[in-house]
Amino acid sequence: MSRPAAVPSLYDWAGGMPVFERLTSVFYRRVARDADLGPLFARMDPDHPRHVAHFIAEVLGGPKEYSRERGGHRAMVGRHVGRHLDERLRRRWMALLLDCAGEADLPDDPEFRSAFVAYLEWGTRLAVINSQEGAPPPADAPMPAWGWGETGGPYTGT
Ligand code: HEM
Repeated sequence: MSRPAAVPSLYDWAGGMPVFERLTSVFYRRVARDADLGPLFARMDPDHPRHVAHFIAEVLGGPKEYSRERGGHRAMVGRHVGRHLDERLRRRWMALLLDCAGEADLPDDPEFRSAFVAYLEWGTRLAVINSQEGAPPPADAPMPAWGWGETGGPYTGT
């Protein structure tokens, strides 16, 4: 498989911050109308969609805005503490976010989507674990950094 000399970050390949902000804006509009997820987010800050966009963008190689403005990974983990998320809610969150990825025009090539889904699968499972009663307090862990993984780089058509 031939690859470009410099492999772009997932963030750059997706199209940068406007794409992630569009994704979470579409997503949380749908969440508000969703019978399962709606009640969980009923009191969310109006800036929540933008904060989540910044978090995901940073993980995928974008600017460190979430770390600068919101306190990084530890702060994000802290926002899930005590929420008692379960597998049913996680699956709904995943399914809805992936529906919205199409609507928000994220790249749909196999390489990008494979890496993107892998991150979401990992991140949502951590969110469930961290939200349980008695979960250890959030550690000062570094921000996750997600790359192309086994696919090694963007779609080249071969
Ligand atoms: C990759 C997966 C996920 C990411 C990247 C993520 C990201 C975030 C971030 C960044 C915040 C804090 C926003 C802020 O700083 O204001 C947050 C809060 C929250 N997340 Fe997640 N999350 C994920 C998965 C989930 C899942 C699966 C659920 C539920 C099914 C969930 C439910 C919530 C709730 C209820 C809050 C608090 C909202 C509020 O302030 O009212 N998250 N999430």
